Amino acid sequence: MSSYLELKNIAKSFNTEKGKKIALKDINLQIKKNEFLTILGPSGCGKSTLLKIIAGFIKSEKGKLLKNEQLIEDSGLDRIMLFQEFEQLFSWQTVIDNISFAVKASAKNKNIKLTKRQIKEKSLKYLNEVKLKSYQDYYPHQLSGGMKQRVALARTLAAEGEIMLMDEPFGSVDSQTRQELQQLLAQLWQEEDKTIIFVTHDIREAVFLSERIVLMKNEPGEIIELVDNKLPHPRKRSSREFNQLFEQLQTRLQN
Ligand SMILES: Nc1ncnc2c1ncn2[C@@H]1O[C@H](COP(=O)(O)OP(=O)(O)OP(=O)(O)O)[C@@H](O)[C@H]1O
Repeated sequence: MSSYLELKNIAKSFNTEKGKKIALKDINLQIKKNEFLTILGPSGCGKSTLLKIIAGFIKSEKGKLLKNEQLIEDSGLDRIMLFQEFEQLFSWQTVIDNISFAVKASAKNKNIKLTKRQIKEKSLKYLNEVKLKSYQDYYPHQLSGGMKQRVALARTLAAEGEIMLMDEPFGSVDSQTRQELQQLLAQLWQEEDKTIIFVTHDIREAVFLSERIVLMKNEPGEIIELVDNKLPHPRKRSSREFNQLFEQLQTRLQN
C-alpha cells in the first residue's frame, strides 16, 4: 500500500507555568489508506495533540501534513473526530436527529440533495450498525454511557469522512462495555472503507484493534517504535500470540 497520510517533522510545544513543554518533537509517520493505526503511550506523551494536529484543530509549529501528497492546513469533513466524553452528542436532539445532522452535513459537503425520507433511511442504517435502532427517539440523557458512545460512533460513521480520528473513545465506560465497543469497532472497520487513527494508553485495546501500533514516549513526546500487528481476526484476548504481543509492548513502554 502506498502512503496516504504523511506527517513530516511535526512538532508542538506549549508555554506552561513551569516553562516550555515540548509536547511533540519531530514526528514522522506514514499512514496507509484503510489502515487501523493505534497511537499508544503514557499519559502526557502527546497522543491527543498529535490527533488534533491531524484533525487540523491545532497547527504544527513546523513540518507538514500531507494527504495524497496534498498539503492539509485546516480541519475538514474528510477527517472526523470522536472523543472520549459522553457529552459530545447534542443534548437537545433525539438519537436519530443527532445522526441525521451528520448525514445532512456529509450530503451538503458532497453537494448531494437528499429527501427527508432518504435522510431518515440513511440515519437508521447507521444506527442499526451500532445496534441502537430501537432507541432512535430517545434523548442522550436517557442513555447509558456506553450507548451514548455507540450513538457518537454512528454519528462519526454517518459523517462519511475517509478518516476517523478517535481519542480514547471508550476510556470512560466499564470494562465489559469497553470490550463490546472494541468488538463492534473491529467489525465496522472490516466492513467499511475507513482509515482509523485511534489513541489509547491501553495496550490490550491497541492489540485487539489495530494493524499497526505507534509507540510513543514522554518528555519530549516522540515515536519510539512502529509495531506491526498481524494477529488474524477475530482476535482472541486469551490467545498466546495476543498475550505475547501485549508483553512485548509493555516491556518496550517500560524501558
Ligand atoms: N493547551 C495546552 N496548554 C498547555 N499544555 C498543554 C496543552 N495541551 C496539551 N498540553 C501538554 O502537552 C502534553 C501532551 O498533552 P496530550 O494531551 O497531547 O497528551 P496525551 O498523551 O494525549 O495524554 P493523556 O493520555 O493523558 O490524554 C502534556 O504535558 C500536556 O500537559
